Amino acid sequence: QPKTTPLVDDYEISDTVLGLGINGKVVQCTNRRTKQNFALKVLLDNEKARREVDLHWRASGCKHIVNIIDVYENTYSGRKCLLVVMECMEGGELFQRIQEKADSSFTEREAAHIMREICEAIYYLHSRDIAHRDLKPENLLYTTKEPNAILKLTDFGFAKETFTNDTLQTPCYTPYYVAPEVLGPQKYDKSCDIWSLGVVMYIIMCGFPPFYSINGLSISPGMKKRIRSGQYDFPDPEWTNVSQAAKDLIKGMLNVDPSKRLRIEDVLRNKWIAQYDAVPQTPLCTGRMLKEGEETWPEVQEEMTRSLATMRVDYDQM
Ligand SMILES: O=C(Nc1cc(-c2cc3c([nH]2)[C@]2(CCCNC2)CNC3=O)ccn1)c1cccc(C(F)(F)F)c1
Repeated sequence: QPKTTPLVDDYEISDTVLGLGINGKVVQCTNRRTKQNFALKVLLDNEKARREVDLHWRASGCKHIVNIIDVYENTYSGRKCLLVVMECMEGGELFQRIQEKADSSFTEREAAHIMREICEAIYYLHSRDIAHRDLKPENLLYTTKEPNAILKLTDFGFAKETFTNDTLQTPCYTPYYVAPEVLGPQKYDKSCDIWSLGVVMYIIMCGFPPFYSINGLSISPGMKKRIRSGQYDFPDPEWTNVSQAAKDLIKGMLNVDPSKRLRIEDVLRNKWIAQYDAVPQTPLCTGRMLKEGEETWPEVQEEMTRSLATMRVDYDQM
């Protein structure tokens, strides 16, 4: 039900570019009547864009997912576009905010609260059979710069529905001769999101990623092998004081076998997440490590983007 009236009648588009998404550019815009700022994502109208907008609309009711305010279908220089008006997240990205705390100590309890917020978003999606499939640091934004800001997930450019046609899945209905692939795509897409949750939690706890290419090449052959074989550890001194509960939760989310990986219900039931306000207030070195690794952060982001792209392809073929 996108609007077909010109967006520019209702909003003034500023030339402030907020970022580039998978399917389109994000700029700031202002409502002409209320003078309120919003974010505008410009998508070329095609099947991919329609899916992104449809799934993002359905997710938009969640407190921890960037809300869609309006969608317009306009034509610019003969090209049909989908224009997505979203609430403007003015607090910037998750890891910029943690890095800005480099001086005052960022504690394990604050890390658990952040993980709880991200898990709420993923639970909202998975319980509606939607997999995000692009959960990574730059898609986690804060509403404001205030202390009580809310963390939200954005960019549904790779999101997809994870149909599990239960009727065929339940043994009593599955005729013994049906091939596994006939049972519809596995729900491994959801386990992409759980792996991402594990990587994001690992970085929140120490300020560097669990997997990285040694020789500075992004996704070196060795790195891919390390990811597939689950080769990572919790090196001292950064991890010395981190609770065993946090380490066990990360292990459960980074399990190399997607069918053995925790599901989002398991993560939300985990004590470290469920009772995050009882987690010890151990100071973490995340802010300082993010600051020290600032200039290599773009490579960390690129490596996560590549790992996700590989995983999406691998899991689609399962
Ligand atoms: O990005 C800002 N507001 C914002 C941004 C988005 C947004 C949507 C998407 C993205 N941002 C990205 C940008 C590139 C990185 N991935 C995410 C690509 N895909 C999207 O779908 C949504 C809502 N409000 C912003 C606004 C004002 C100030 C500030 C800052 F705090 F930085 F000053 C940021």
